[in-house]
Amino acid sequence: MKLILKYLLKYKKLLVLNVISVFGFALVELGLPTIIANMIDIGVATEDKGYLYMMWGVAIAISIAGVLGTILLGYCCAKISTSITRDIRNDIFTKVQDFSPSEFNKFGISSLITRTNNDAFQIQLFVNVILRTALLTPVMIAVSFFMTLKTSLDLSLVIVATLPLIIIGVIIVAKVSEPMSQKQQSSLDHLNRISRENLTGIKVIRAFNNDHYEQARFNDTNSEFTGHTKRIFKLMNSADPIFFLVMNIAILFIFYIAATMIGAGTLQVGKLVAFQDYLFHAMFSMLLFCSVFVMYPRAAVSAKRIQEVLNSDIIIQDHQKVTKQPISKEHTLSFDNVTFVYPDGEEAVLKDVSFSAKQGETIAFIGSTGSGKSTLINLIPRFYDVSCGKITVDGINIQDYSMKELRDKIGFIPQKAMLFTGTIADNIRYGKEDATDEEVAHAARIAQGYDFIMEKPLGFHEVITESATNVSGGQRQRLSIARAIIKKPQIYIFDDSFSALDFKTDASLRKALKDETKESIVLVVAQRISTIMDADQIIVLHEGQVVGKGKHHDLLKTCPIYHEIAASQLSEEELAYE
Ligand SMILES: Nc1ncnc2c1ncn2[C@@H]1O[C@H](COP(=O)(O)OP(=O)(O)OP(=O)(O)O)[C@@H](O)[C@H]1O
Repeated sequence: MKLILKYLLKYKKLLVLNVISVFGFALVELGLPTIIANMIDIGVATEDKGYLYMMWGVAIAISIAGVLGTILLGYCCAKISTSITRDIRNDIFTKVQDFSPSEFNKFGISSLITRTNNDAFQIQLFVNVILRTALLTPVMIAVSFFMTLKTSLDLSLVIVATLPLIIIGVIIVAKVSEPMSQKQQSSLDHLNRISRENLTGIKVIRAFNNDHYEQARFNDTNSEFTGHTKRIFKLMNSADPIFFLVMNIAILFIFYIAATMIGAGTLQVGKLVAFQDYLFHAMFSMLLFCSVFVMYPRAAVSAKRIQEVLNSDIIIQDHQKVTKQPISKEHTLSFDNVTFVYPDGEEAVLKDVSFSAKQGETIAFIGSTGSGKSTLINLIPRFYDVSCGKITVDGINIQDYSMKELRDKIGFIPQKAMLFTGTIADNIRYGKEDATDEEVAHAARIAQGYDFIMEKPLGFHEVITESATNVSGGQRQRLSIARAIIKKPQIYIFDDSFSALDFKTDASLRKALKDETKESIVLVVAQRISTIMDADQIIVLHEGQVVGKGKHHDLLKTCPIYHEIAASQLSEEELAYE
């Protein structure tokens, strides 16, 4: 509720308007029965036509005011509830932007999507209902009960007797529905996860002929979700008729007592008509009020799930936002005794890693799979923070830069090339928003992408489809390399980014990059010896430790692991020649 209140208070003016329209609406709805009662008991009884016409005019004016109030109420409810949902979505999105991979792992991508869309929508429905009814119904209930008491104390006692039954019913429904809603939302997360895996992994599923297995998995989860939803609907749908039953029994009692009272001459017909109207408003408002309480547990579960995201601690933070003057004039990068344990891991994945690089140098990392190469380079843009030791850029600890400053210095080309929907030019410009067409073309040329781009019917204006299915793996890699080149970063990080390129393109790309990256530090993770043999320094990793450091020729002689890798890729002659 705190979350909803926090967002509601952002729209104070609309809330005031909402309250005014609620009170206006209540006044109109409850004023009419009194006017009609007076018309019957005074106007009709005394046959006073003038009085009747006057009251008729008042009744019409009040009804028009009621319509205007209802329209205004609808406008305020719609505007506030949709604005709140927009704000919640924006805030979740902004928060998630700062998440490190650990936080993404904690929630899961599918759950984050469900929380942003479905949970926010549940809040929208609830806010719409509370604005419409939670304010209106207590007013209607209070005033109509007051009016019924005023009209007939005896008849009102029947209503008072039914109240505890309704309140107990609402509490039971709320208690039972909360865990149900929790399960429903978790199973929706699960359903989204499976849909996502199915849609993104469709080729693998088909290649392994696992369509039936996936279909069964989806059906099971879908049935589980439907089951939870059905149970909630059943509960909600059976609550209303039971409430109606209780109320109808109360009304029968009221009419029974009223008939006796009219017979005894202690109640006028006009008063009974007004009482009946007030009773209808009181009972109907009571029902609406109950529906707010019945909806509340669902909204509370959604609000809690949203709050979890918004309150989640961000592990990687800007420690210092003040720009420090770099200590060295020449660009440098150094790892000093860096040890790293993943937040959810137990053992160190990197152990006491030290090396340094300076402007113009190319540093390559090689080692068996799982030796920690990607982990090492992921520490530089601070996707994770080191557990021990420090990393410095230009002599300054990377944790002392603002995140923006640090990441502005880096051109990161990930292992799995990621392109966004938009044109090829848009994707390259992702590295430099205001890049000219010449700069885009230059970056594409260096990345060896120009020719294949020009072969596309629309060239640089060719639209990349979702998941970049209209470009090959190697083309995707070249576009993501161009995106980094256009940025002219101080540090290039190639995480196995040449793996999908053929040997010729790989060689041409490295040659073109040499000139382009003269002023930068280039870090290359690679599996191929041919990609890294010209590097100024090759760092050999094994189980998170640096087991060799030097140039290709030296490592062949001094580092058995490097020799083993080289021997598996180069011919006897090549090795002997080296
Ligand atoms: N998010 C994570 N949480 C926990 N452990 C992880 C995580 N990511 C990687 N690891 C573990 O860290 C170790 C190093 O992984 P890393 O991806 O850095 O290796 P790599 O040398 O780049 O491997 P490859 O050449 O196969 O890409 C592996 O044992 C891996 O299982």
